[in-house]
Amino acid sequence: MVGKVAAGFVIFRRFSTDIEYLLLQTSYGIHHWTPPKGHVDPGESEMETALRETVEESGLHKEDLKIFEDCKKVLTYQVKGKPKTVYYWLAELVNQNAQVKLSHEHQDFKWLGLEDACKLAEFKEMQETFHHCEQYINRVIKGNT
Ligand SMILES: Nc1ncnc2c1ncn2[C@@H]1O[C@H](COP(=O)(O)OP(=O)(O)OP(=O)(O)OP(=O)(O)OC[C@H]2O[C@@H](n3cnc4c(N)ncnc43)[C@H](O)[C@@H]2O)[C@@H](O)[C@H]1O
Repeated sequence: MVGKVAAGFVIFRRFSTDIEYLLLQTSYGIHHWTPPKGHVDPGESEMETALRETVEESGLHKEDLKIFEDCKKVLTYQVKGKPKTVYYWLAELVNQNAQVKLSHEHQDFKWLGLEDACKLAEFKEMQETFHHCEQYINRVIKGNT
């Protein structure tokens, strides 16, 4: 893999019949919004990174989530002229009592429906990822419940 690699989770919660996605706003740079994710450390698998970064950035633990490993998206984009690859898996917040706790890397968070999440996420590949997840939720998860 060339360039930087990062990994994280597109986390959603069910709010009545609605689906809401978690977005975090960075406290640095252009203050952009993304799901929890971060750089893969040496020797780590992408899944290990996704779990570690999610704990660090959102305070949500593996036990709070149900991970859908077969709903995975790989994003590629350029950062300062260098390629970056980001792996996202879909995960549902299943512990209704879990609270989001931000680290110093983020200054705000929001739970948003698909349309508003896409507006805040702003980047085309991230928007496509939310749509991919929404389709999976409607087809596979809601289809089974
Ligand atoms: N400008 C800055 N000033 C100070 N400290 C900084 C900094 N940037 C990073 N850091 C430091 O780096 C650490 C981050 O480490 P990690 O937490 O490990 O890594 P990351 O989530 O991948 O961080 P980053 O914000 O850099 O990545 P993203 O791809 O979203 O974003 C990277 C760029 O790609 C753009 N981008 C994000 N998603 C995109 C997409 N889907 N398509 C195209 N561009 C996208 C973003 O706008 C952004 O410009 C922080 O602790 C912070 O201290």
